[in-house]
Parts: sequence; structure tokens; C-alpha cells
Amino acid sequence: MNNNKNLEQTADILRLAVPQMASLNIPVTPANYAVWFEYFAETNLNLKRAIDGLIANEVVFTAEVNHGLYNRFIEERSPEVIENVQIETQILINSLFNKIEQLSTGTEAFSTNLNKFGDELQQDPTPETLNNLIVSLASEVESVLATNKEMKQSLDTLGSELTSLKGEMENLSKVAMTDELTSLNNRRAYEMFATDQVTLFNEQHVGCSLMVLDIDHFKQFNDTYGHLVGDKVLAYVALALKQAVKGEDFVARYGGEEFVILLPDTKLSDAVTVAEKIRQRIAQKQLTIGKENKQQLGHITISIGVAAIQNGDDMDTLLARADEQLYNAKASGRNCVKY
Ligand SMILES: Nc1nc2c(ncn2[C@@H]2O[C@H](COP(=O)(O)OP(=O)(O)OP(=O)(O)O)[C@@H](O)[C@H]2O)c(=O)[nH]1
Repeated sequence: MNNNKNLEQTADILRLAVPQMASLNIPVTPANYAVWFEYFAETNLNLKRAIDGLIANEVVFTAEVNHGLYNRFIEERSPEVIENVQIETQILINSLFNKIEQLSTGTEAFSTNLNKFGDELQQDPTPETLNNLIVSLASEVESVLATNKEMKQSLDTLGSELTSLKGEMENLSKVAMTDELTSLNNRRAYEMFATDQVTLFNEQHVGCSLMVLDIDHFKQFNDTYGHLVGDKVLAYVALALKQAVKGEDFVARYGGEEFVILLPDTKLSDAVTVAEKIRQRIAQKQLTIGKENKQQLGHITISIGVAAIQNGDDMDTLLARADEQLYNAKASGRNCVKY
């Protein structure tokens, strides 16, 4: 089993990456760590070449440079990379926590044994020799206790370092599940949530409904106002969707200008009501850009397909039915909800 090898490799990379990042004044954020993990793992030769080039040319690793490396070499490939880093580091952390526990148990047991030995000696007191033994055993106990104390201190330090590393890894996991442009859940996060909802339906008969939403004629919008304005509109739609649903509803950017909302424990008619409210809210909004010299962008509309989970559904069949309804909405002239 190469688990130990992986663990050792991960630990080695951790030992190399963190000091190198510190010497280049690169903050150990989850995204930066993902870049440097890959660099030292030597699994991404393009990334390695790019970083070596930057170092050779004495380029300062500013926030923009770090962000660029992450975007180009990590995010654009796959969030799986981040998840791998997260999983491997998590294994490392767990194993170190286990070791810490073993160590403290071991030293405690040693000092207990020594104490016991001291007790036994006291039961058969032969004058001088025993007295000497007791004295030396007592001093040994003392030294073990001192070592134990030192050990405890270093374990405490290690423990708090690991706790903060654990926190960073949780952030990393969050990065892997979040769409950078809109800060919504990404497709990967949606798929995990949808899988859980399908299981809940199969095992406990708790239903759910799914909306698939797509901005109408978005290509035209991009062509007229440019991609950057298009990006702002995507962020606006994301916020509007978040604000339009209640706590448990799961909003995600599925890709491009397509969003999904999964509504747990919600029947079709209720989901359609929510969808209609969202459609109207977005259609009514007059879009502007710029703070002082506001440029009017007019209105955008969205089309929505809705479906409720049925017996025999899996995540893909549910999505396919909602998608079919989205197609119907587009075919019926857009800016409408079909179910
Ligand atoms: N600005 C921006 N545009 C994007 C992004 N992702 C996808 N798009 C654009 O969204 C447009 C989608 O175009 P189409 O699939 O033809 O659909 P549409 O123009 O919205 O037309 P209908 O969906 O049929 O109403 C393309 O121009 C994509 O470039 C993004 O992240 N930012």
C-alpha cells in the first residue's frame, strides 16, 4: 500500500513549500498553497517552468502574480487538483494527531511504571542499597516528568499549528466548491448536494424540485457591452437568485450563463411560484453600470425550466427533465417558466 509513501511525500512537500513561500513573501492562502504544492510535487511541468522562470527573472510574487498562477495552472485544469491536495493534507494531519496521542500516552505510561517501581522498593527496605535505588529512581522519575513536560509543550505547539493548517485546508475545500466569478456554489458542489437529495428521496421519501435558469440572448448582451460587463451581469443575477430563495435552497452556477436552484422538500407547484417570482424580479430590474456616470444597460430576462424529483430518478434524469423544460421556455419565446 503506498498510503505511507503518499503521506511521506505530502509531508516532504509541506516542509519544502511553506518555507519557500515564506522566503518569497507569499501568504499561505489555500490558493497559493495549491500552486506551491503542485510546484514541489512536480506533477505540473508547465507550472514548474513558469515559476522557475519567474524566480530566475527575480519577479516579485505580488498578489496579481500569485492569482495569475493559480488561475492559469490550477483553476483552469480542474478543482480535483485542489481536492487532492486537501485530501492528502487531511490524511497527514490526521496521522500526526494520532502520533501526538500515542506519544503522550507512552510517556504517561512510563512515568506511571516508574512510580510503581518506587512503591515496590518501599515494601522491602534493605538499608543502604535500597535507599540509593530509591533516590536514583526518584531522580529518574523526575527527569521523565521533565521530558514529559517538554514533550507536552512541543506537542501543544504542534497541535496548534496543525489546527491552523486544518482551518486552511477547510478553506481550500471551500475554494474547490465555489464559483470564483459569482461566489455561488459551483457545479461540483451542486452535484454533491443533488446526490444527497436523491438519496434522501430514495431512502426517506423527501422530495425536491430543481430549476434550471438561463439568461436570454446573453451572447448578444456580451457582444454589445463586452465580456466584462457580461461578467458583472452574471454576478448580479447570482445575487438576485441568492436573495430570492430561502435558507435551505441551493443556488449554484452550473456553467456559463446557466444557473441551477435545488429546492429541498419542495413540491413542483411551490417551486414554480418561486421561479416565477425570480423571473419577474430580474425582468423588472433596470440595469446600470458605473457609480457617477451611470450607463443604462436596459433589461435582461431569464428562462426557467422546473422539474420535481420522481421515483427512479437520479441526479442526471432530474436535471435532464428540468433542462427539457428550459428548452421549452426558450422555444416559447423566452422570459418564461415551463414545468
Ligand atoms: N461575460 C461572460 N459571458 C459568458 C460567460 N460564460 C458564458 N458566457 C457567454 O454566454 C453566451 C451564451 O450564448 P448562447 O449559448 O448562444 O445563448 P444566448 O445568447 O444566451 O441565447 P439563448 O440562451 O438562446 O437565449 C456566450 O456568448 C458565452 O460567451 C462568462 O463567464 N462571462
